[in-house]
Amino acid sequence: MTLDPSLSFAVQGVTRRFPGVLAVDAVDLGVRKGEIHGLIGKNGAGKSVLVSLVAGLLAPSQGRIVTGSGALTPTQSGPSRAKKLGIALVTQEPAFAADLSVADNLFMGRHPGGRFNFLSPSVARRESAFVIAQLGLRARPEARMGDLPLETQQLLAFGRAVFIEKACTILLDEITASLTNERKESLLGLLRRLIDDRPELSFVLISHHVSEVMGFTDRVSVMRDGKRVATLDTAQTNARELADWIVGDVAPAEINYAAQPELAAPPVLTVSGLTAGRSLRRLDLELRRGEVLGFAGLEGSGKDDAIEALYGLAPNHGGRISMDGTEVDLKSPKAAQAAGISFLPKHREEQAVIQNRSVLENAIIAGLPALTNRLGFVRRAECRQVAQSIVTRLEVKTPGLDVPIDGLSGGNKQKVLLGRLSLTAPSLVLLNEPTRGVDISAKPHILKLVREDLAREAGVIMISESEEELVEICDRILIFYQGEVVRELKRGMPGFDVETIYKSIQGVEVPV
Ligand SMILES: Nc1ncnc2c1ncn2[C@@H]1O[C@H](COP(=O)(O)OP(=O)(O)OP(=O)(O)O)[C@@H](O)[C@H]1O
Repeated sequence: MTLDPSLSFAVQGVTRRFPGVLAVDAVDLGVRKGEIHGLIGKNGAGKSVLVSLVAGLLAPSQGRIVTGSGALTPTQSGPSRAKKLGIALVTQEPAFAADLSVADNLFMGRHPGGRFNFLSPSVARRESAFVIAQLGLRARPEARMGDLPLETQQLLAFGRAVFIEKACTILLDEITASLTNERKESLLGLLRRLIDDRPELSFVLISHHVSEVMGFTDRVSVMRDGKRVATLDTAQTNARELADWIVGDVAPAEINYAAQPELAAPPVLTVSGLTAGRSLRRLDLELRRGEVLGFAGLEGSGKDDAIEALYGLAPNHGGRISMDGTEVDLKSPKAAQAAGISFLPKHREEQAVIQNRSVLENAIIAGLPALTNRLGFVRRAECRQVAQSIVTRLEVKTPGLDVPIDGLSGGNKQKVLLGRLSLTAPSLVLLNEPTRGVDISAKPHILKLVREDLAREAGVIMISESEEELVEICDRILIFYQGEVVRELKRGMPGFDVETIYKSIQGVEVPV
Protein backbone atom coordinates (compact mmCIF):
# COMPACT_ATOMS: atom_id res chain seq x y z
CA MET A 1 0.00 0.00 0.00
CA THR A 2 2.63 2.52 -1.04
CA LEU A 3 1.92 5.93 -2.42
CA ASP A 4 4.13 7.96 -4.72
CA PRO A 5 5.33 10.75 -2.36
CA SER A 6 4.42 13.42 -4.89
CA LEU A 7 0.75 12.40 -4.57
CA SER A 8 -1.72 13.62 -2.01
CA PHE A 9 -3.95 10.58 -2.55
CA ALA A 10 -4.64 7.91 -5.13
CA VAL A 11 -7.94 6.30 -6.06
CA GLN A 12 -7.17 2.72 -7.07
CA GLY A 13 -9.71 0.66 -9.00
CA VAL A 14 -12.64 2.15 -7.10
CA THR A 15 -16.18 1.07 -7.93
CA ARG A 16 -19.40 2.07 -6.15
CA ARG A 17 -22.78 0.54 -6.89
CA PHE A 18 -26.28 1.54 -5.87
CA PRO A 19 -29.33 -0.57 -6.66
CA GLY A 20 -29.65 -0.34 -10.42
CA VAL A 21 -26.80 2.18 -10.80
CA LEU A 22 -23.07 1.81 -11.30
CA ALA A 23 -22.22 5.30 -10.01
CA VAL A 24 -18.42 4.97 -10.07
CA ASP A 25 -16.88 2.38 -12.33
CA ALA A 26 -13.30 1.14 -11.76
CA VAL A 27 -11.77 4.61 -11.38
CA ASP A 28 -8.02 5.20 -11.02
CA LEU A 29 -6.90 8.74 -10.24
CA GLY A 30 -3.87 10.33 -8.56
CA VAL A 31 -4.06 13.87 -7.20
CA ARG A 32 -0.71 15.59 -6.63
CA LYS A 33 0.38 17.64 -3.65
CA GLY A 34 0.24 21.34 -4.46
CA GLU A 35 -2.27 20.99 -7.28
CA ILE A 36 -5.77 22.20 -7.96
CA HIS A 37 -7.39 19.30 -9.74
CA GLY A 38 -10.64 19.95 -11.59
CA LEU A 39 -13.34 17.29 -11.79
CA ILE A 40 -15.91 17.83 -14.49
CA GLY A 41 -18.60 15.85 -16.29
CA LYS A 42 -22.29 15.68 -17.08
CA ASN A 43 -25.02 15.48 -14.45
CA GLY A 44 -24.96 12.03 -12.91
CA ALA A 45 -21.47 11.22 -14.24
CA GLY A 46 -20.32 10.20 -10.74
CA LYS A 47 -18.36 13.24 -9.51
CA SER A 48 -20.13 13.69 -6.18
CA VAL A 49 -20.10 9.97 -5.43
CA LEU A 50 -16.36 9.86 -6.17
CA VAL A 51 -15.52 12.67 -3.75
CA SER A 52 -17.89 11.20 -1.15
CA LEU A 53 -15.88 7.97 -1.39
CA VAL A 54 -12.62 9.89 -0.89
CA ALA A 55 -14.16 11.70 2.10
CA GLY A 56 -15.34 8.44 3.66
CA LEU A 57 -19.04 9.33 3.45
CA LEU A 58 -19.57 6.29 1.28
CA ALA A 59 -17.53 3.09 1.27
CA PRO A 60 -16.25 1.73 -2.03
CA SER A 61 -17.88 -1.48 -3.27
CA GLN A 62 -14.42 -2.38 -4.60
CA GLY A 63 -10.97 -0.80 -4.71
CA ARG A 64 -9.34 1.63 -2.29
CA ILE A 65 -8.25 5.19 -1.71
CA VAL A 66 -4.66 5.47 -0.54
CA THR A 67 -3.05 8.40 1.27
CA GLY A 68 0.42 8.77 2.81
CA SER A 69 -0.94 7.77 6.21
CA GLY A 70 -3.49 5.06 5.47
CA ALA A 71 -6.25 3.88 3.17
CA LEU A 72 -10.01 3.74 2.83
CA THR A 73 -11.29 0.34 1.73
CA PRO A 74 -14.66 -1.44 1.42
CA THR A 75 -14.32 -2.60 5.03
CA GLN A 76 -12.41 0.34 6.51
CA SER A 77 -13.95 3.65 5.61
CA GLY A 78 -15.96 6.39 7.35
CA PRO A 79 -15.79 10.16 7.70
CA SER A 80 -13.72 10.19 10.87
CA ARG A 81 -11.15 7.87 9.32
CA ALA A 82 -10.95 10.16 6.26
CA LYS A 83 -10.60 13.18 8.51
CA LYS A 84 -7.67 11.51 10.31
CA LEU A 85 -6.07 11.03 6.90
CA GLY A 86 -6.30 14.80 6.37
CA ILE A 87 -9.24 14.77 3.96
CA ALA A 88 -12.13 17.27 4.09
CA LEU A 89 -15.17 17.64 1.88
CA VAL A 90 -17.00 20.95 1.44
CA THR A 91 -20.42 20.70 -0.19
CA GLN A 92 -23.16 23.09 -1.24
CA GLU A 93 -25.21 22.33 1.87
CA PRO A 94 -22.96 22.66 4.90
CA ALA A 95 -24.16 20.66 7.91
CA PHE A 96 -24.08 23.40 10.52
CA ALA A 97 -26.32 23.75 13.59
CA ALA A 98 -28.52 26.74 12.74
CA ASP A 99 -29.09 27.78 16.36
CA LEU A 100 -25.44 27.81 17.39
CA SER A 101 -23.04 30.67 16.83
CA VAL A 102 -20.47 30.80 14.03
CA ALA A 103 -17.67 30.20 16.55
CA ASP A 104 -19.44 27.21 18.16
CA ASN A 105 -20.09 25.70 14.77
CA LEU A 106 -16.54 26.15 13.53
CA PHE A 107 -15.12 24.52 16.64
CA MET A 108 -17.80 21.91 17.19
CA GLY A 109 -16.18 18.64 18.21
CA ARG A 110 -12.72 20.19 18.36
CA HIS A 111 -10.57 21.06 21.31
CA PRO A 112 -8.03 23.67 20.40
CA GLY A 113 -5.73 22.68 23.26
CA GLY A 114 -5.21 24.48 26.53
CA ARG A 115 -4.20 22.81 29.76
CA PHE A 116 -7.41 20.89 30.28
CA ASN A 117 -8.02 20.34 26.61
CA PHE A 118 -11.17 22.36 26.87
CA LEU A 119 -12.45 24.90 24.44
CA SER A 120 -11.91 28.44 25.59
CA PRO A 121 -14.68 30.64 24.14
CA SER A 122 -12.29 33.53 23.68
CA VAL A 123 -9.88 31.37 21.65
CA ALA A 124 -12.75 30.08 19.53
CA ARG A 125 -13.96 33.63 18.94
CA ARG A 126 -10.52 34.90 18.05
CA GLU A 127 -9.81 32.02 15.69
CA SER A 128 -13.25 32.38 14.10
CA ALA A 129 -12.65 36.08 13.53
CA PHE A 130 -9.41 35.11 11.78
CA VAL A 131 -11.21 32.65 9.48
CA ILE A 132 -13.89 35.24 8.69
CA ALA A 133 -11.25 37.84 7.85
CA GLN A 134 -9.29 35.42 5.63
CA LEU A 135 -12.45 34.80 3.61
CA GLY A 136 -13.32 38.50 3.38
CA LEU A 137 -16.75 37.85 4.92
CA ARG A 138 -18.98 40.17 6.85
CA ALA A 139 -20.06 38.14 9.88
CA ARG A 140 -19.43 38.14 13.60
CA PRO A 141 -18.20 35.05 15.46
CA GLU A 142 -21.18 35.43 17.84
CA ALA A 143 -23.74 35.59 15.00
CA ARG A 144 -26.32 32.79 14.85
CA MET A 145 -25.30 30.53 11.96
CA GLY A 146 -28.89 30.14 10.74
CA ASP A 147 -29.17 33.91 10.25
CA LEU A 148 -26.34 33.97 7.71
CA PRO A 149 -26.93 33.52 3.97
CA LEU A 150 -26.21 29.99 2.71
CA GLU A 151 -23.35 31.34 0.59
CA THR A 152 -21.64 32.64 3.72
CA GLN A 153 -22.19 29.33 5.53
CA GLN A 154 -20.63 27.52 2.60
CA LEU A 155 -17.54 29.71 2.72
CA LEU A 156 -17.30 29.19 6.48
CA ALA A 157 -17.37 25.42 5.92
CA PHE A 158 -14.45 25.90 3.54
CA GLY A 159 -12.67 28.08 6.12
CA ARG A 160 -13.16 25.43 8.81
CA ALA A 161 -11.60 22.75 6.58
CA VAL A 162 -8.59 24.88 5.66
CA PHE A 163 -7.81 26.90 8.79
CA ILE A 164 -9.24 24.90 11.69
CA GLU A 165 -9.13 21.25 10.64
CA LYS A 166 -6.00 22.05 8.61
CA ALA A 167 -6.88 19.31 6.16
CA CYS A 168 -4.34 18.50 3.44
CA THR A 169 -6.77 17.30 0.80
CA ILE A 170 -9.80 19.50 0.35
CA LEU A 171 -12.62 18.38 -1.91
CA LEU A 172 -14.91 21.17 -3.13
CA ASP A 173 -18.20 19.85 -4.48
CA GLU A 174 -19.68 22.61 -6.65
CA ILE A 175 -19.22 25.22 -3.98
CA THR A 176 -18.75 27.97 -6.54
CA ALA A 177 -22.18 27.27 -8.10
CA SER A 178 -24.18 29.53 -5.82
CA LEU A 179 -21.54 32.21 -5.27
CA THR A 180 -21.64 35.56 -7.02
CA ASN A 181 -18.95 36.08 -9.65
CA GLU A 182 -16.94 38.32 -7.31
CA ARG A 183 -16.94 35.78 -4.47
CA LYS A 184 -16.13 32.99 -6.90
CA GLU A 185 -13.06 34.78 -8.22
CA SER A 186 -11.80 35.68 -4.78
CA LEU A 187 -12.28 32.14 -3.47
CA LEU A 188 -10.55 30.56 -6.45
CA GLY A 189 -7.69 33.06 -6.16
CA LEU A 190 -7.38 32.16 -2.48
CA LEU A 191 -6.85 28.46 -3.32
CA ARG A 192 -3.65 29.31 -5.17
CA ARG A 193 -2.37 31.52 -2.34
CA LEU A 194 -3.08 28.80 0.20
CA ILE A 195 -1.03 26.33 -1.83
CA ASP A 196 1.83 28.85 -2.03
CA ASP A 197 1.80 28.92 1.78
CA ARG A 198 1.32 25.17 2.29
CA PRO A 199 2.73 23.25 -0.70
CA GLU A 200 1.46 19.94 0.69
CA LEU A 201 -2.13 21.11 0.19
CA SER A 202 -4.26 19.89 -2.70
CA PHE A 203 -7.73 20.81 -3.87
CA VAL A 204 -10.22 18.88 -5.97
CA LEU A 205 -12.66 21.29 -7.58
CA ILE A 206 -15.96 20.01 -9.00
CA SER A 207 -17.50 22.56 -11.32
CA HIS A 208 -19.73 22.70 -14.38
CA HIS A 209 -18.03 25.85 -15.60
CA VAL A 210 -15.40 25.09 -18.18
CA SER A 211 -14.04 28.64 -17.83
CA GLU A 212 -13.54 28.17 -14.08
CA VAL A 213 -11.73 24.90 -14.61
CA MET A 214 -9.62 26.37 -17.41
CA GLY A 215 -8.75 29.44 -15.35
CA PHE A 216 -8.01 27.96 -11.96
CA THR A 217 -6.87 24.34 -12.16
CA ASP A 218 -3.55 22.63 -12.94
CA ARG A 219 -5.06 19.43 -14.27
CA VAL A 220 -8.60 18.30 -14.90
CA SER A 221 -10.21 14.87 -14.93
CA VAL A 222 -13.36 14.24 -16.92
CA MET A 223 -15.97 11.70 -15.82
CA ARG A 224 -18.59 10.13 -18.02
CA ASP A 225 -21.04 7.39 -16.93
CA GLY A 226 -19.05 6.61 -13.79
CA LYS A 227 -15.70 6.28 -15.56
CA ARG A 228 -12.74 8.63 -15.64
CA VAL A 229 -12.39 9.15 -19.37
CA ALA A 230 -9.54 11.67 -19.40
CA THR A 231 -7.06 13.59 -17.25
CA LEU A 232 -5.61 16.63 -19.01
CA ASP A 233 -3.00 19.27 -18.20
CA THR A 234 -5.07 22.43 -18.14
CA ALA A 235 -2.33 24.45 -19.84
CA GLN A 236 -2.21 21.92 -22.70
CA THR A 237 -5.93 21.88 -23.46
CA ASN A 238 -8.64 24.38 -24.33
CA ALA A 239 -12.30 24.95 -23.56
CA ARG A 240 -13.44 23.27 -26.77
CA GLU A 241 -11.46 20.10 -26.27
CA LEU A 242 -12.64 19.90 -22.68
CA ALA A 243 -16.27 20.35 -23.70
CA ASP A 244 -15.87 17.56 -26.27
CA TRP A 245 -14.54 15.22 -23.59
CA ILE A 246 -17.46 16.05 -21.29
CA VAL A 247 -20.26 15.74 -23.76
CA GLY A 248 -19.09 12.95 -26.04
CA ASP A 249 -21.05 13.17 -29.28
CA VAL A 250 -24.39 14.65 -28.16
CA ALA A 251 -25.76 17.40 -30.42
CA PRO A 252 -26.64 20.67 -28.67
CA ALA A 253 -30.27 21.87 -28.55
CA GLU A 254 -31.22 24.85 -30.68
CA ILE A 255 -33.32 27.60 -29.14
CA ASN A 256 -36.19 28.85 -31.22
CA TYR A 257 -36.68 32.58 -30.95
CA ALA A 258 -39.71 32.62 -33.23
CA ALA A 259 -42.00 32.90 -30.20
CA GLN A 260 -41.33 36.57 -29.56
CA PRO A 261 -43.58 38.50 -27.19
CA GLU A 262 -46.44 40.46 -28.59
CA LEU A 263 -45.49 43.98 -27.65
CA ALA A 264 -48.94 45.42 -28.23
CA ALA A 265 -50.48 43.01 -25.68
CA PRO A 266 -51.31 44.38 -22.22
CA PRO A 267 -48.72 43.57 -19.56
CA VAL A 268 -49.21 40.51 -17.37
CA LEU A 269 -47.15 42.16 -14.62
CA THR A 270 -46.89 45.82 -13.73
CA VAL A 271 -44.66 46.98 -10.90
CA SER A 272 -44.42 50.55 -9.75
CA GLY A 273 -42.27 52.07 -7.03
CA LEU A 274 -41.40 48.67 -5.51
CA THR A 275 -39.07 48.85 -2.50
CA ALA A 276 -38.13 45.68 -0.61
CA GLY A 277 -35.61 44.01 1.67
CA ARG A 278 -32.33 45.60 2.52
CA SER A 279 -31.30 46.63 -0.97
CA LEU A 280 -34.15 47.38 -3.36
CA ARG A 281 -34.74 51.13 -3.42
CA ARG A 282 -37.04 51.35 -6.43
CA LEU A 283 -38.32 49.16 -9.23
CA ASP A 284 -40.76 49.96 -12.03
CA LEU A 285 -41.42 47.49 -14.81
CA GLU A 286 -43.90 46.00 -17.22
CA LEU A 287 -43.73 42.41 -18.46
CA ARG A 288 -45.75 40.72 -21.19
CA ARG A 289 -46.64 37.09 -21.75
CA GLY A 290 -44.08 35.48 -23.98
CA GLU A 291 -41.33 37.72 -22.70
CA VAL A 292 -38.18 36.62 -20.86
CA LEU A 293 -36.80 39.43 -18.73
CA GLY A 294 -33.35 39.08 -17.16
CA PHE A 295 -32.29 40.66 -13.87
CA ALA A 296 -28.52 41.26 -13.70
CA GLY A 297 -26.59 42.80 -10.84
CA LEU A 298 -24.02 42.18 -8.12
CA GLU A 299 -24.76 40.87 -4.64
CA GLY A 300 -26.80 43.51 -2.80
CA SER A 301 -27.82 45.30 -6.01
CA GLY A 302 -31.49 44.67 -5.25
CA LYS A 303 -32.23 41.98 -7.87
CA ASP A 304 -32.71 39.21 -5.30
CA ASP A 305 -34.92 41.40 -3.11
CA ALA A 306 -36.99 42.21 -6.18
CA ILE A 307 -37.60 38.61 -7.26
CA GLU A 308 -38.35 37.56 -3.67
CA ALA A 309 -40.85 40.40 -3.22
CA LEU A 310 -42.63 39.24 -6.38
CA TYR A 311 -43.05 35.82 -4.78
CA GLY A 312 -44.52 37.21 -1.58
CA LEU A 313 -41.34 36.77 0.45
CA ALA A 314 -41.12 40.46 1.42
CA PRO A 315 -44.54 41.16 2.99
CA ASN A 316 -43.49 44.64 4.06
CA HIS A 317 -42.52 45.82 0.61
CA GLY A 318 -43.56 49.24 -0.65
CA GLY A 319 -45.06 50.18 -4.01
CA ARG A 320 -47.68 48.50 -6.19
CA ILE A 321 -47.78 45.18 -8.04
CA SER A 322 -50.52 44.32 -10.53
CA MET A 323 -51.24 41.09 -12.39
CA ASP A 324 -53.24 41.46 -15.60
CA GLY A 325 -54.18 44.98 -14.56
CA THR A 326 -55.48 44.07 -11.08
CA GLU A 327 -53.50 45.11 -8.05
CA VAL A 328 -52.38 42.15 -5.90
CA ASP A 329 -51.25 42.02 -2.30
CA LEU A 330 -48.29 39.64 -2.33
CA LYS A 331 -47.97 39.16 1.40
CA SER A 332 -46.99 35.47 1.25
CA PRO A 333 -45.92 32.80 -1.27
CA LYS A 334 -49.46 31.44 -1.00
CA ALA A 335 -50.86 34.79 -2.12
CA ALA A 336 -48.34 34.83 -4.98
CA GLN A 337 -49.34 31.32 -6.09
CA ALA A 338 -53.00 32.32 -6.00
CA ALA A 339 -52.11 35.23 -8.27
CA GLY A 340 -50.62 32.79 -10.81
CA ILE A 341 -46.96 33.22 -9.90
CA SER A 342 -44.50 30.34 -9.59
CA PHE A 343 -40.92 30.42 -8.40
CA LEU A 344 -37.78 28.34 -8.76
CA PRO A 345 -35.60 29.19 -5.75
CA LYS A 346 -31.84 29.24 -5.81
CA HIS A 347 -31.40 26.77 -2.96
CA ARG A 348 -33.40 23.90 -4.35
CA GLU A 349 -32.35 21.26 -1.79
CA GLU A 350 -33.96 23.00 1.13
CA GLN A 351 -36.63 25.00 -0.63
CA ALA A 352 -38.01 22.89 -3.43
CA VAL A 353 -37.03 19.20 -3.46
CA ILE A 354 -39.46 16.96 -1.55
CA GLN A 355 -37.09 14.51 0.11
CA ASN A 356 -38.00 10.82 0.50
CA ARG A 357 -40.51 11.08 -2.33
CA SER A 358 -40.16 9.55 -5.74
CA VAL A 359 -39.01 11.23 -8.92
CA LEU A 360 -42.59 10.80 -10.17
CA GLU A 361 -44.14 12.60 -7.19
CA ASN A 362 -41.59 15.41 -7.33
CA ALA A 363 -42.16 15.83 -11.04
CA ILE A 364 -45.93 16.07 -11.02
CA ILE A 365 -46.80 17.68 -7.72
CA ALA A 366 -47.26 21.16 -9.17
CA GLY A 367 -49.49 19.79 -11.91
CA LEU A 368 -51.71 17.64 -9.67
CA PRO A 369 -54.87 19.75 -9.96
CA ALA A 370 -54.80 19.26 -13.73
CA LEU A 371 -54.06 15.54 -13.34
CA THR A 372 -57.01 14.84 -11.04
CA ASN A 373 -60.38 13.69 -12.33
CA ARG A 374 -63.77 15.11 -11.37
CA LEU A 375 -64.09 12.74 -8.42
CA GLY A 376 -60.80 13.93 -7.03
CA PHE A 377 -58.81 10.83 -8.04
CA VAL A 378 -55.39 11.22 -9.53
CA ARG A 379 -55.17 9.95 -13.12
CA ARG A 380 -52.23 7.66 -12.56
CA ALA A 381 -51.40 6.67 -16.11
CA GLU A 382 -51.40 10.30 -17.19
CA CYS A 383 -49.16 11.24 -14.26
CA ARG A 384 -46.62 8.65 -15.36
CA GLN A 385 -46.78 9.89 -18.91
CA VAL A 386 -46.22 13.50 -17.86
CA ALA A 387 -43.35 12.61 -15.53
CA GLN A 388 -41.80 10.39 -18.19
CA SER A 389 -41.96 13.22 -20.71
CA ILE A 390 -40.03 15.50 -18.33
CA VAL A 391 -37.44 12.78 -17.74
CA THR A 392 -37.03 12.09 -21.46
CA ARG A 393 -37.05 15.67 -22.64
CA LEU A 394 -34.56 16.97 -20.09
CA GLU A 395 -32.50 13.76 -20.13
CA VAL A 396 -32.91 13.21 -16.38
CA LYS A 397 -30.54 10.43 -15.40
CA THR A 398 -32.54 8.16 -13.11
CA PRO A 399 -32.98 4.39 -12.81
CA GLY A 400 -36.77 4.91 -12.91
CA LEU A 401 -39.73 7.10 -11.98
CA ASP A 402 -40.43 5.34 -8.69
CA VAL A 403 -37.01 5.70 -7.04
CA PRO A 404 -36.63 8.37 -4.32
CA ILE A 405 -35.44 11.70 -5.73
CA ASP A 406 -32.77 11.81 -3.00
CA GLY A 407 -30.62 9.39 -5.01
CA LEU A 408 -30.49 11.66 -8.07
CA SER A 409 -27.45 13.84 -8.69
CA GLY A 410 -27.82 17.58 -8.00
CA GLY A 411 -28.20 18.62 -11.61
CA ASN A 412 -30.79 15.93 -12.30
CA LYS A 413 -32.90 17.12 -9.35
CA GLN A 414 -32.78 20.62 -10.83
CA LYS A 415 -34.08 19.31 -14.15
CA VAL A 416 -37.07 17.66 -12.41
CA LEU A 417 -37.92 20.90 -10.58
CA LEU A 418 -37.82 22.93 -13.77
CA GLY A 419 -39.85 20.37 -15.62
CA ARG A 420 -42.56 20.52 -12.99
CA LEU A 421 -42.83 24.32 -13.27
CA SER A 422 -43.90 23.85 -16.86
CA LEU A 423 -46.95 21.87 -15.65
CA THR A 424 -48.53 24.68 -13.69
CA ALA A 425 -49.37 27.02 -16.58
CA PRO A 426 -48.87 30.11 -14.43
CA SER A 427 -48.98 33.72 -15.59
CA LEU A 428 -45.61 34.70 -14.18
CA VAL A 429 -42.57 32.47 -13.66
CA LEU A 430 -39.69 33.62 -11.48
CA LEU A 431 -36.42 31.73 -11.90
CA ASN A 432 -33.41 32.23 -9.69
CA GLU A 433 -30.41 30.63 -11.40
CA PRO A 434 -32.29 27.94 -13.35
CA THR A 435 -29.15 26.30 -14.71
CA ARG A 436 -27.28 26.09 -11.41
CA GLY A 437 -25.62 22.71 -11.18
CA VAL A 438 -26.75 21.74 -14.67
CA ASP A 439 -24.09 20.34 -17.01
CA ILE A 440 -23.08 21.94 -20.27
CA SER A 441 -24.98 19.50 -22.44
CA ALA A 442 -28.25 19.86 -20.50
CA LYS A 443 -28.05 23.65 -20.25
CA PRO A 444 -29.36 24.35 -23.76
CA HIS A 445 -32.32 22.00 -23.07
CA ILE A 446 -33.17 23.96 -19.92
CA LEU A 447 -32.91 27.31 -21.71
CA LYS A 448 -35.07 25.91 -24.48
CA LEU A 449 -37.67 24.79 -21.94
CA VAL A 450 -37.71 28.28 -20.41
CA ARG A 451 -37.99 29.99 -23.78
CA GLU A 452 -40.38 27.67 -25.54
CA ASP A 453 -42.55 26.19 -22.75
CA LEU A 454 -42.55 28.49 -19.75
CA ALA A 455 -42.59 31.71 -21.79
CA ARG A 456 -45.34 30.47 -24.07
CA GLU A 457 -48.16 31.23 -21.67
CA ALA A 458 -46.39 33.31 -19.05
CA GLY A 459 -44.04 36.19 -18.53
CA VAL A 460 -40.66 34.98 -17.23
CA ILE A 461 -38.21 36.81 -14.98
CA MET A 462 -34.85 35.19 -14.57
CA ILE A 463 -31.74 35.88 -12.51
CA SER A 464 -28.44 34.44 -13.70
CA GLU A 465 -24.82 35.00 -12.76
CA SER A 466 -23.92 34.14 -16.34
CA GLU A 467 -24.04 37.09 -18.69
CA GLU A 468 -23.76 34.69 -21.65
CA GLU A 469 -26.90 32.91 -20.57
CA LEU A 470 -28.86 36.15 -20.21
CA VAL A 471 -27.83 37.24 -23.68
CA GLU A 472 -28.74 33.83 -25.05
CA ILE A 473 -32.27 33.74 -23.73
CA CYS A 474 -33.66 37.13 -22.68
CA ASP A 475 -35.68 39.67 -24.66
CA ARG A 476 -34.72 42.42 -22.25
CA ILE A 477 -32.25 42.69 -19.38
CA LEU A 478 -32.54 45.08 -16.46
CA ILE A 479 -29.26 46.12 -14.86
CA PHE A 480 -29.53 46.57 -11.10
CA TYR A 481 -26.97 48.76 -9.38
CA GLN A 482 -27.11 49.94 -5.78
CA GLY A 483 -30.80 49.19 -5.38
CA GLU A 484 -32.10 50.62 -8.66
CA VAL A 485 -32.38 49.72 -12.31
CA VAL A 486 -29.76 51.85 -14.02
CA ARG A 487 -30.15 50.47 -17.50
CA GLU A 488 -32.37 48.40 -19.73
CA LEU A 489 -30.89 46.39 -22.58
CA LYS A 490 -33.02 45.08 -25.44
CA ARG A 491 -32.36 42.17 -27.81
CA GLY A 492 -31.33 43.47 -31.21
CA MET A 493 -30.31 46.88 -29.87
CA PRO A 494 -26.72 48.10 -29.31
CA GLY A 495 -25.36 47.08 -25.92
CA PHE A 496 -27.18 43.74 -25.72
CA ASP A 497 -23.94 41.90 -25.11
CA VAL A 498 -21.88 40.22 -22.40
CA GLU A 499 -19.36 43.05 -22.10
CA THR A 500 -21.97 45.76 -21.58
CA ILE A 501 -23.77 43.71 -18.92
CA TYR A 502 -20.53 42.88 -17.16
CA LYS A 503 -19.42 46.49 -17.01
CA SER A 504 -22.85 47.95 -16.24
CA ILE A 505 -23.44 45.74 -13.19
CA GLN A 506 -20.18 47.09 -11.75
CA GLY A 507 -21.46 50.63 -12.18
CA VAL A 508 -19.17 51.40 -15.13
CA GLU A 509 -20.88 53.67 -17.64
CA VAL A 510 -20.86 52.14 -21.10
CA PRO A 511 -21.74 54.50 -23.93
CA VAL A 512 -24.14 53.02 -26.48
N1 LIG B 1 -27.64 7.54 -2.56
C1 LIG B 1 -27.83 7.15 -3.82
N2 LIG B 1 -28.72 6.20 -4.14
C2 LIG B 1 -28.92 5.81 -5.41
N3 LIG B 1 -28.27 6.33 -6.47
C3 LIG B 1 -27.37 7.30 -6.23
C4 LIG B 1 -27.12 7.77 -4.90
N4 LIG B 1 -26.18 8.75 -4.97
C5 LIG B 1 -25.87 8.88 -6.28
N5 LIG B 1 -26.59 8.01 -7.03
C6 LIG B 1 -26.52 7.87 -8.50
O1 LIG B 1 -25.16 7.81 -8.87
C7 LIG B 1 -24.96 8.47 -10.11
C8 LIG B 1 -23.83 9.50 -9.96
O2 LIG B 1 -24.31 10.56 -9.14
P1 LIG B 1 -23.40 11.81 -8.73
O3 LIG B 1 -24.17 12.55 -7.69
O4 LIG B 1 -22.04 11.36 -8.39
O5 LIG B 1 -23.37 12.63 -10.09
P2 LIG B 1 -22.61 14.00 -10.39
O6 LIG B 1 -21.60 13.72 -11.46
O7 LIG B 1 -22.10 14.60 -9.13
O8 LIG B 1 -23.80 14.87 -11.01
P3 LIG B 1 -24.23 16.43 -10.85
O9 LIG B 1 -23.34 17.18 -11.76
O10 LIG B 1 -25.63 16.46 -11.33
O11 LIG B 1 -24.09 16.78 -9.40
C9 LIG B 1 -26.29 9.09 -10.50
O12 LIG B 1 -26.91 8.25 -11.45
C10 LIG B 1 -27.07 9.10 -9.21
O13 LIG B 1 -28.45 9.00 -9.47
